[in-house]
Amino acid sequence: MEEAKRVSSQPLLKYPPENNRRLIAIAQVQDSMNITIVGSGYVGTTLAACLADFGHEVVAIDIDEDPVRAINAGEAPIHEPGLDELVAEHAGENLTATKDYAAVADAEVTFLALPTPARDDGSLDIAAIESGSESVGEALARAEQAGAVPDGEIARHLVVIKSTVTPAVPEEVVVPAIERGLGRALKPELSTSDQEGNGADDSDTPGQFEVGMATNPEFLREGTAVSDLLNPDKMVFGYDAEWAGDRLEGVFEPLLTDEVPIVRTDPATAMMIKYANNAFLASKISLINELGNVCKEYGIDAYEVADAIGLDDRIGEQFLRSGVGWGGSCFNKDVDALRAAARDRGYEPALLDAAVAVNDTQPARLLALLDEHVDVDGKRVAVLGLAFKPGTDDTRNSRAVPVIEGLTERGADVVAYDPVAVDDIRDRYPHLRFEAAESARVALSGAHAAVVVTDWDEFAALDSEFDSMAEPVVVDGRRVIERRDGITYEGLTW
Ligand SMILES: NC(=O)C1=CN([C@@H]2O[C@H](COP(=O)(O)OP(=O)(O)OC[C@H]3O[C@@H](n4cnc5c(N)ncnc54)[C@H](O)[C@@H]3O)[C@@H](O)[C@H]2O)C=CC1
Ligand SMILES: O=C(O)[C@H]1O[C@H](OP(=O)(O)OP(=O)(O)OC[C@H]2O[C@@H](n3ccc(=O)[nH]c3=O)[C@H](O)[C@@H]2O)[C@H](O)[C@@H](O)[C@@H]1O
Repeated sequence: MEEAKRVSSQPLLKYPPENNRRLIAIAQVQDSMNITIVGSGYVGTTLAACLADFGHEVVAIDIDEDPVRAINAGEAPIHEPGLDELVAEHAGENLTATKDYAAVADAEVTFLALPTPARDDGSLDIAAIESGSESVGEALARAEQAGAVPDGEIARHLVVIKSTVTPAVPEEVVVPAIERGLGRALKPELSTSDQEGNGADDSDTPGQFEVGMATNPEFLREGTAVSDLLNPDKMVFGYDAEWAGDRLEGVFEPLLTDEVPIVRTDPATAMMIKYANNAFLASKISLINELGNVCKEYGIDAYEVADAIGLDDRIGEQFLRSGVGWGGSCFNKDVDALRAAARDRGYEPALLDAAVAVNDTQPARLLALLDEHVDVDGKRVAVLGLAFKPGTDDTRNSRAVPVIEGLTERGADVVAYDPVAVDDIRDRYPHLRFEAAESARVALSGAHAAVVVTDWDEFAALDSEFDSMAEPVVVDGRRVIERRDGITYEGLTW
């Protein structure tokens, strides 16, 4: 019994151990390709740097000058462990950036890593993916007219959708947009053979591009983007033409070891796999949050319960950390897009609706717990953490947003501390009223309460800092602070 108790009282691993995961390519490609990557955000820059590390010649394209300038200066435009090093190593060599889509014509493969945000009704905003696809088609058409493809030949160009798009988008949006740019169908009339560069039936006919479309969803997480990309659980390739599948395998050759399963499927199914993946993970968190809420009502520690159910292989130990809920750029928008896509076809996604409802409720539950201990009206309250999760400066949909809003509604003077995310939250959510503190110690000093929103490791080390609080009430939304004498501690689900 004693032994069992010790095991189950250990906190769950926050995330899988990263220290044995590689941050550089272990192998180089045999045949280097010219690759363009449209969109230099989290996914595009990580992909660009990793593909350059595989030995490909990579050009990153973005409409925004800032990431282009950063990459060309050898700096990562976003904060991701290991990314600065990779960009610094390859920039100016086999990794360059530009605002000019003309680079597409020199490439064998173009990845679209463009944003796919949610519209107000939750459905997918396809504006960037549509205009990016059209720009790719236009660039290929211009190059064709300038004689980029030798007379009588067909040059194959593969457009790969890396962005997360609902299943109908590849065929119903991307293909027509590329065709609009090209001014014709993806496959030219001339193409009579399956052999690239060999499809000519008339050597006087101007050469043309044959454009293929594939999907290759990305499963990386922010904060561990490089290591996730280089250590995938699976690769999903969605394509129709065999040559497209072969080319995708050529791009990712160093990753395709015996340990990495490859799912080869059609473009729509590949994207459904991506949505199902995110919907499952988000719902798993909501389920453990709901179970945690019930645990709390009975004075039971939800983490002890989670540790135990995680021992069942069918459940698995990951994504069972209950608390203030999920944030980030993708779970919200992807679950919303899937709900909207389901409704679009007449299906009511009751379970996905419930997952979102539980997630929306957790910040209010945290504040209700706080209300039980202190009336914060006119009092200083410390918010520890602004990023949607540790290891990133991204505050998109961070649970800090509803928490700060709720505190402000209660009349509290909010003092927030985050090691990296203050600028991001100020830019994205200018309506939030809070004073930024330079350290957790400063935020806690004189505070009548503290709430924990992000599980930064440094918060676990806080100790004497709590002594300077006016009233040492701590409501922990992430199970990161240890209970200790001298503070009134409330865990959200424990
Ligand atoms: N962020 C993440 O962790 C993950 C994101 N995804 C998906 O990948 C896609 C990209 O996401 P992020 O990299 O997070 O986006 P992001 O917002 O970080 O970056 C997108 C980039 O595209 C650029 N852009 C916008 N319109 C453009 C255009 N017409 N031409 C060229 N560049 C243009 C923007 O300036 C920006 O630099 C989304 O569909 C997302 O759902 C998938 C897996 C993980
Ligand atoms: O499509 C995407 O963009 C990505 O979305 C998530 O990645 P990400 O949002 O970067 O971060 P996660 O580590 O999944 O965390 C998401 C949120 O869930 C919360 N979370 C996570 C795990 C957990 O047990 N409990 C919990 O509340 C985190 O605090 C965070 O707010 C997925 O994990 C990736 O596989 C996917 O590629």
